[in-house]
Amino acid sequence: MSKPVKAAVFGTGSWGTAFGMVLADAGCDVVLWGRRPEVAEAVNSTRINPEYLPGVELPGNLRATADAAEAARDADFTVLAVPSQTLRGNLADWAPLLAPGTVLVSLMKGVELGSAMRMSEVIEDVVKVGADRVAVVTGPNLAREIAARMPAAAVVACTDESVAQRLQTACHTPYFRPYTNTDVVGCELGGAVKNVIGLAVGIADGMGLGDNAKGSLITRGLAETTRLGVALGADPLTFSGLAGLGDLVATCSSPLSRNHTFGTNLGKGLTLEETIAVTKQTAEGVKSCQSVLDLARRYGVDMPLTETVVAIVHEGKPPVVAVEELMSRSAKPERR
Ligand SMILES: NC(=O)c1ccc[n+]([C@@H]2O[C@H](COP(=O)([O-])OP(=O)(O)OC[C@H]3O[C@@H](n4cnc5c(N)ncnc54)[C@H](O)[C@@H]3O)[C@@H](O)[C@H]2O)c1
Ligand SMILES: O=P(O)(O)OC[C@H](O)CO
Repeated sequence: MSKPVKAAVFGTGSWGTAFGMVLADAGCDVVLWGRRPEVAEAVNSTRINPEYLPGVELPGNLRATADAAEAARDADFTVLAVPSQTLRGNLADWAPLLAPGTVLVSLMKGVELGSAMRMSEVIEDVVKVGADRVAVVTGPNLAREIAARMPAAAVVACTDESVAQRLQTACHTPYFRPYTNTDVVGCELGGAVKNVIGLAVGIADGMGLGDNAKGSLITRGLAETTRLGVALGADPLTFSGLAGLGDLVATCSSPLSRNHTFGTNLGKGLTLEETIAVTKQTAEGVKSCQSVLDLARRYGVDMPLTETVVAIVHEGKPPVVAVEELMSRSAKPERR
């Protein structure tokens, strides 16, 4: 009998823990790494991650540790699930510990501030590996629904399709259906920009602007995501797939989305400080809206919704003024 696939998951937050559960349910031996020993201890002794997934019983072939070397040892897949803005620093510590030949898998949906690099680019830069050793998991995957084993599809992307296929097999369960894709650029941008549009839709929902506004924001948000993607060499069809439209619809419809909820609180009139204070988990769009806009400016791409989110979140523009300005932009054809 062949040995079970071994996966190390770095990050015991909501998605790291839930995706660890998916891998374990698919038959992998899973070790979760968390920076706080008490979280690892709680997972091992109670089979529950009380802070991030209370009430979810984790499978017996998943254990946790606060020792990064122990987690990384012999891992076929090294899965990264920390906030996008801390990845570079975290990975610098972990790089010397990684198993030779391991495939690095990004679960993150952000763009690095300053460098405007996608997460797979940060991984290649820090670990000094080629694109064929880096994969991305993305799509409409709200962690709490996956943890409840509710059905969802996802995308596993790698420039090397055979690597994507190995990962697909390693995480395919009766409730989690991964599709492969070789358009890593498009898949990552879909995930990062949907968080920004999720903020915009949340703001509109908080202001009570209705479902026409929501449909309009989702569609125009997808249009600007696609424009950016095409400028960066992505396949435009990726954005009508799970990593684009699929994730955008889930995020913009769900109260489980941290980005959508963050925006809703701002739209209801909470200040940025008050909204940050009530947000317990990572809402990537809050920082990535700035790096996505930087990327758009570098490539000369017009992203009015992203620009508006940056103005509301980081420059204190009142949402009412932002709506007036968006609606009075010069008239243009839908496609150009
Ligand atoms: N939660 C979801 O539904 C979901 C689904 C798909 C993708 N994602 C993406 O996955 C990534 C992780 O999100 P999450 O939901 O697990 O976030 P989370 O806030 O639930 O957990 C983040 C984890 O990172 C740890 N962490 C925070 N700062 C750290 C640091 N400086 N060094 C090391 N660890 C640190 C936290 O302790 C926690 O364990 C994000 O990019 C997010 O966009 C989340
Ligand atoms: O909670 P959010 O807003 O980070 O969204 C979670 C996932 O990305 C949805 O696919």
